[in-house]
Amino acid sequence: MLQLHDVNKAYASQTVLQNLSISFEFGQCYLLLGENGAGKSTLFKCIVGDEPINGGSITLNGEQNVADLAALQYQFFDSYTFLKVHEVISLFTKLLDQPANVKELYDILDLADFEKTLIKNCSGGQRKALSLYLAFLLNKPVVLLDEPFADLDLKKKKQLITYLRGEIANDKCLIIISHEIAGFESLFDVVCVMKDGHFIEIGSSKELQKKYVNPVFPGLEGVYFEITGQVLGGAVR
Ligand SMILES: Nc1ncnc2c1ncn2[C@@H]1O[C@H](COP(=O)(O)OP(=O)(O)OP(=O)(O)O)[C@@H](O)[C@H]1O
Repeated sequence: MLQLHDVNKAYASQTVLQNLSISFEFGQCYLLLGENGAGKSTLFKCIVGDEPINGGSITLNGEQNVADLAALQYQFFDSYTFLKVHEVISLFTKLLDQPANVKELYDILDLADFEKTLIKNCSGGQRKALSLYLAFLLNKPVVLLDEPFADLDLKKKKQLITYLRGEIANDKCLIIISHEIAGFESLFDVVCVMKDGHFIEIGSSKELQKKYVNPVFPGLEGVYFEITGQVLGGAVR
């Protein structure tokens, strides 16, 4: 279990995460929702150790070495700009002790079609595909995906959902930030809603859809708007 207890994070004088506590289980997929600037990406960076926390604790099965056991797919991939896609993949594969067998994902994401392209010349969707591939190549039990569906074409989105379901069935813990949720609802076991650096609601998709009974929009989008109170008289505030 990945456990966050009273986590605090500030950038200079700006507090971004406030006394944030939550447990993430293996074999489950979590959807992290919240408005722009709520602190979602910062939370991911703290989990993988890219950003130090200012208080609280982050542990995996009671141990502190979470950064070694979690992989993060960044929202925007802009590293290794003067390498080609296949060179970045070779580099990662050589550096890893036990890279995962991710041939299926390679095919789903059509990486062969642009493997000779320099990263700097890759489209947004191609960069997203590469960053997703690398996140799973790392072979970690916890995988954090920051807007995995944005920029991908419809075929890749559909096939990626099937792939992610397989990873959850293999007992991975997936935590996904996505502003795109319509059509993906069945993937998410638990929904966590953040506001101003802390959780204002956490519950299973089913529980929340029973609890919030006056959605203005269908599915989890309606639940989200009801939780955040951003809908007034049927219109988004
Ligand atoms: N490296 C940084 N230095 C200073 N402030 C930062 C840094 N990274 C993020 N912030 C600030 O922290 C706050 C939370 O940012 P974060 O990227 O975590 O939000 P988010 O919920 O992921 O937003 P979005 O949905 O827009 O991606 C924002 O106000 C942002 O400006």
